[in-house]
Amino acid sequence: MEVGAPDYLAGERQTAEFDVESMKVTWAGSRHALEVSDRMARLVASDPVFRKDNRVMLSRKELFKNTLRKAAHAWKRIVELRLTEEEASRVRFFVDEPAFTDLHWGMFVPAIKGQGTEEQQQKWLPLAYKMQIIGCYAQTELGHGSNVQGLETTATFDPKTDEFIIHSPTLTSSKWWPGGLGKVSTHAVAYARLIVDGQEHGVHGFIVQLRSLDDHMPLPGITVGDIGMKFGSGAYNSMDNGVLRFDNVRIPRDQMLMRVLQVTREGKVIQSDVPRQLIYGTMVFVRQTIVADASCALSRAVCIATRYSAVRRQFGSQNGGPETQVIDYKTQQSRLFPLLASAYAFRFVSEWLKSLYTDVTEKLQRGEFSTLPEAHACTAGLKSITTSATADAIEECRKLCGGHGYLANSGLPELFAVYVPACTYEGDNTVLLLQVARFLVKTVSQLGSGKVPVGTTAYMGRARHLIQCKSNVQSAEDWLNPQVVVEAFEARSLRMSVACAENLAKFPNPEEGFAQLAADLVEAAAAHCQLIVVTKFFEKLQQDIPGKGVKKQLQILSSVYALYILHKHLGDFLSTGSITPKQGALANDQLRSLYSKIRPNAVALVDAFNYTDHYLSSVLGRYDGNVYPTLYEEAWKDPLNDSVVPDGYQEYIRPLLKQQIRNARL
Ligand SMILES: CCCCCCCC/C=C\CCCCCCC/C=C/C(=O)SCCNC(=O)CCNC(=O)[C@H](O)C(C)(C)COP(=O)(O)OP(=O)(O)OC[C@H]1O[C@@H](n2cnc3c(N)ncnc32)[C@H](O)[C@@H]1OP(=O)(O)O
Ligand SMILES: Cc1cc2nc3c(=O)[nH]c(=O)nc-3n(C[C@H](O)[C@H](O)[C@H](O)COP(=O)(O)OP(=O)(O)OC[C@H]3O[C@@H](n4cnc5c(N)ncnc54)[C@H](O)[C@@H]3O)c2cc1C
Repeated sequence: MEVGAPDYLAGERQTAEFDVESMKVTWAGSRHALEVSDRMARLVASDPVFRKDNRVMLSRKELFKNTLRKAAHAWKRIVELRLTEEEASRVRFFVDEPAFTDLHWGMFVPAIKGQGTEEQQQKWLPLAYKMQIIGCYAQTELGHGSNVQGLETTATFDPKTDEFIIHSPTLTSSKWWPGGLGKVSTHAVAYARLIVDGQEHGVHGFIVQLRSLDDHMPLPGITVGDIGMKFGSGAYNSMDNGVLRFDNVRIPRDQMLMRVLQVTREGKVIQSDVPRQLIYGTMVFVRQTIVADASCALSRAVCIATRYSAVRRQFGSQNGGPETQVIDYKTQQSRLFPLLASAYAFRFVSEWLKSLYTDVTEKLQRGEFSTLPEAHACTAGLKSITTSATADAIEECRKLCGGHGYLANSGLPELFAVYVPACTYEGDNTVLLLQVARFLVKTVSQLGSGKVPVGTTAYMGRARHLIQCKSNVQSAEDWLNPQVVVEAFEARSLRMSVACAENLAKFPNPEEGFAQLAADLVEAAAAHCQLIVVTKFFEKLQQDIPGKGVKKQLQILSSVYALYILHKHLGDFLSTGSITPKQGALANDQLRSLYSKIRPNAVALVDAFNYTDHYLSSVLGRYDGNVYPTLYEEAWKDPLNDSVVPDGYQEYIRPLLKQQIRNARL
């Protein structure tokens, strides 16, 4: 905010009962992370190349070119200022525009790191790190996305020339969707069925050069282009999601990523001791980052809706006094505050997931693979529930802002359009929950065998207790006890998984059973993932959290998150007998009282996200709350208002009016 400018939300900030600066540190993860984030936010906001207020007005071509300009400029600044990886990734975050660089750094590089041999990494990574080659992740095809084993592109080994022949045998085998592919990437990690000596060996990744490094023209045998406009006007259209066909394209044998499986010069296929699933490792990495992204997108929407709800007034004027701030309506609070709590919940679960991922990656380096299934289940499940909740929440925030939320300059339509594909990419959310369900059913089926469940399924080891325990909640206050809440969530989750396992056992063919019970399995998986989020929020509170009143606020938010989920899924809790209807009603009583505790802190709680006005790009979410004059000014900047009489008047409006006059005279 400019020095000396009026702060229309000052009153809201004064009622805060905690130290906002300390909360900023907790949200950012550390003082260092906050400092880096703050510095990079300002760097981006002060650079005119990174302006974004005109984004929705640009044509696709202009938007795309502008994105190329921003990406090139960002890279120039990263190199000039010798930014660290952490700083560079914050620059990307604040530039706030999907671009080919996301796939280059986020998937192409990790694919080579995770699936390439040491030699392959040494050859390709330095080129990629300097952006002397630009890569994408070309897995999905026109005919298959979720079913990776169903991909049709082939990679046939030719022992005569020591090459693989990459080929698209059908229309449906055309690569379709990869970001960065359409117009920019020079290389791809392309996934194809490996065929050696007429035998198939599953899907593997191959580094394929697509375009000339001299003139950017597609290489012989490559047909490549953009797949067309996507949802929304600006949004994800800054990305060149592409189509790609291979016509018998030859690549050297050593361009197959060979950490999992090797093909020798003689055409021998050697399986290493690394599990096949590591071929899916890049997706695990990205799913984990997507959970952190969910907390960012959600907190951004909530920040806009909260500030605006404090500015906006409707009804309730007494004796000519001001009307009621809409944030004071209990309905507004019951729609908004759970989303605020969810933003914090997703933030902390993403921190935990990152540490789980780092731990598993270190173990994989040492040849320990036992924790891979859990890492897969956690990343898939949390990616699924956090992105679905966030997409719904952004739309709810738009509605919470009434009519003005529908204006592009509220920032919410664009945020929704750019965010919502997260429910589909990196694995459709339902498909991913079915993966979690497989893991849970497997865990349940092994309970009798003496195998002790660990990690996020450790609670299943107490199945005997959880299957019959009764919640001892007697008052609304009891619901503030984390142990009580966790036990109710554990009982619900375990009972849902056990019920699925019991029903599955009734089918002679387990796969048929899995297909028939899929809807129940998805619900059981979601219940397990919600338990993880609740538990990790409570565990966060066991840590030392400095700053006046900060822990107290987080305690309130953790209870709101848990009781909101309980209220929303009350049917599950009741049908599994995890709680009684009376206890469900007490949880709701507690929730209402918690909303009143959040109310004086609401604006300060969103200030703690430390978002600049540039990043928020929302008139409604401005830090200073100066909404109405800005909305008014912005309206006049619309190109339609460049002229008082619109273009088209002479051709289309005037004749109409004249015709009416003539008709009236008749
Ligand atoms: C300097 C500048 C800095 C700038 C920094 C910028 C940084 C940016 C960083 C990040 C940004 C990233 C941006 C991302 C943008 C998104 C773009 C989108 C990309 C994509 O969408 S890529 C394509 C994604 N596709 C999918 O997700 C497909 C989903 N399908 C699958 O995953 C699988 O096919 C499947 C799991 C659904 C089924 O597979 P399959 O048939 O083989 O498996 P099953 O028979 O069911 O299971 C077999 C067995 O394997 C286990 N399994 C499955 N998956 C995994 C896994 N991933 N890991 C480990 N194990 C796995 C499964 O549980 C089974 O186990 P069991 O046999 O039961 O034990
Ligand atoms: C913006 C965007 C960017 C992308 N970027 C990339 C990229 O960079 N690289 C890349 O390779 N891919 C990319 N993709 C593709 C993406 O990964 C896939 O679209 C995604 O994995 C979903 O697969 P699908 O399209 O085949 O959906 P489908 O599987 O066809 O889903 C259609 C419907 O069928 C349901 N369904 C499918 N299978 C099952 C099942 N077994 N049981 C129950 N229901 C089922 C789904 O729930 C869904 O409702 C991108 C997609 C988008 C939208």
